[in-house]
Amino acid sequence: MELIALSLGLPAQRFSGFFKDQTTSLKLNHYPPCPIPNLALGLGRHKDSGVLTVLAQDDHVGGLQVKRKTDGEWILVKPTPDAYVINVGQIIQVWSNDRYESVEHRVIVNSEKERFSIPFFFRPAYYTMVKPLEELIDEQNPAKYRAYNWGKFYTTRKGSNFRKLDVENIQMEHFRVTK
Ligand SMILES: O=C(O)CCC(=O)C(=O)O
Ligand SMILES: [Fe+2]
Repeated sequence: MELIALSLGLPAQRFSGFFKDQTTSLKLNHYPPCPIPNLALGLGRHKDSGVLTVLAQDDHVGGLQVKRKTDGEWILVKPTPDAYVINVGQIIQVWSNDRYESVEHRVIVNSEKERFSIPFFFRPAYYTMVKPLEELIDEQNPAKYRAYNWGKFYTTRKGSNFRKLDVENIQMEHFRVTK
C-alpha cells in the first residue's frame, strides 16, 4: 500500500488510517473436478471489491482467468510456484480516481484435477466512506465517483457476487458520476 501511495505522488502512509478496524479476511477456495468443464465455472466473473487481494494460486492446477480489456478475451493466469498474484481491488480504483483499474476475473474448472486457492482480501473498516482522494482531484480531474459506504456496499454485494450471471452484479461502477 505504501508503494501504491508513493506511485500516486502521496505520502507513503496515506492509506494507513483506513485500516484501523479493517474487514480483511482470508478465504479457502476448493474447486472439485467437473466432468463437463465447458458447461460450468468455478467462480463467476467479478472484480474484487476491497482494496488489495493477495492470492496464493494452486501451484499445479491453473484456472484463474483475467479479462483482457482490448478485446474482451479471457486470459489464463499461469501459476508461478511460490509467487502470489496481487489484484487491485475496486476501492483502489475509486481512491485513485481511475488511475489504477481493477481487473475482471473468473475461475474455470478442470475435468480431472481439483484445485485450491487462498485469497487474502485486504479491506477497510465497515464505516469507511469510499471516494476519490482529495489530493488527486481538481478542476481538470473531477471526481469520477460519488462517495459510498463500504459496509453497505459489501453486504449488498455479497448477495450477488460469484453467481454465474450474464449481467454484471452490483459494482462500484454504479457510483460513477455520469456527465
Ligand atoms: O481461485 C482463484 O484463483 C481466484 C479466486 C477469486 O478470484 C476470489 O476468491 O475472489
Ligand atoms: Fe476474485
